[in-house]
Amino acid sequence: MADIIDGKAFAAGLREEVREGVTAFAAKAGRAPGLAVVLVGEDPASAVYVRSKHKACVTAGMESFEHHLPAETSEADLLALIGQLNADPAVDGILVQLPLPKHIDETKVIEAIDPDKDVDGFTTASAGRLATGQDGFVACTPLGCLMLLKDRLGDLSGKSAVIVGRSNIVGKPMAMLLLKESCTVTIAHSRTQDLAHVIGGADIVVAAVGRPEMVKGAWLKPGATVIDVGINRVPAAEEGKTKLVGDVAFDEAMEVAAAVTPVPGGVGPMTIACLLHNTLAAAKRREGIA
Ligand SMILES: NC(=O)C1=CN([C@@H]2O[C@H](COP(=O)(O)OP(=O)(O)OC[C@H]3O[C@@H](n4cnc5c(N)ncnc54)[C@H](OP(=O)(O)O)[C@@H]3O)[C@@H](O)[C@H]2O)C=CC1
Ligand SMILES: Nc1nc(=O)c2c([nH]1)NC[C@@H]1CN(c3ccc(C(=O)N[C@@H](CCC(=O)O)C(=O)O)cc3)C=[N+]21
Repeated sequence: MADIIDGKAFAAGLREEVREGVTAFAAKAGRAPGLAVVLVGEDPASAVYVRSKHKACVTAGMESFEHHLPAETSEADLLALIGQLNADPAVDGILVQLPLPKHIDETKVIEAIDPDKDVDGFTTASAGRLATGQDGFVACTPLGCLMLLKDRLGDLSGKSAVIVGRSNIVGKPMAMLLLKESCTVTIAHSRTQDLAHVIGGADIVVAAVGRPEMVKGAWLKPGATVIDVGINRVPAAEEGKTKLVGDVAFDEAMEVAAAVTPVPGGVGPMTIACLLHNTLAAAKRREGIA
């Protein structure tokens, strides 16, 4: 039986560390770090995430500036708000909750964020810095996955890692991070042939697909470490209820792997803790505090 990697507990520790860092920052800077979260529209899942980000911010002693705009907000108005937040000295980090309504160009909006306030790590500048080994913000979800992997495995050098999924917000930055740690990295996606075989060679599997339980236990190399990024809401056994499952068939994986992250309670809580971590780092950088 594999170990369950307790992302929730690790995230709680990281949040406590950030809280202490916030106290030290406030003593020097005379103000708290500030995170602005922009939500456009009424997507219920997004509203839940934004609420938990707000709560986490306040608990960590940070300022949280919430901007909830109606679904029909124009791209120009959203860009104007980003401009204001870029110029606001009380705002250290800016997060625009994705997805945005269809009439708004997501790329254009993300690119408008000052890279020094890009705590999500989504701008081209941040992605480029990560890819070229320069200092910058790393996207919260892959950063959280890396922390869990290093905590579990220590040195990752020479390990073979397969990432399933190549999105700009999870798969690609995850690949860059693992490459930086000297893993031998393979990125699989919807055109990958014989995914089972590809996964079978991996010491580390990161699943970021968005398909419930698609990675089967039988595909895994015995003793592998499995990080499940997927958040999929599916019907539960009880009539009318739903539950969250990952992209990995958890019970099967537990029979083969050495360690597996659960959903919920794995990567999800790490994403929010890393957002706080990045926001504190942004505030320190802006104030010139080491
Ligand atoms: N825990 C957290 O904090 C977070 C969780 N998530 C979750 O992670 C998952 C992935 O998110 P995201 O990266 O944004 O998703 P995207 O939809 O942007 O990307 C999914 C990727 O999976 C690939 N894919 C789709 N079907 C298959 C298949 N059958 N075999 C192999 N690869 C496949 C796609 O390939 P192709 O490129 O060829 O289309 C694509 O690269 C989702 O469940 C999302 O909810 C996301 C962000 C944060
Ligand atoms: N600009 C932007 N940045 C993001 O980081 C971002 C985004 N947009 N859009 C949506 C995705 C998704 N995401 C999650 C964060 C936390 C959990 C999380 O905490 N999940 C809990 C469960 C929560 C529940 O029960 O619903 C867990 O896995 O234990 C999940 C998913 C951040 N995202």
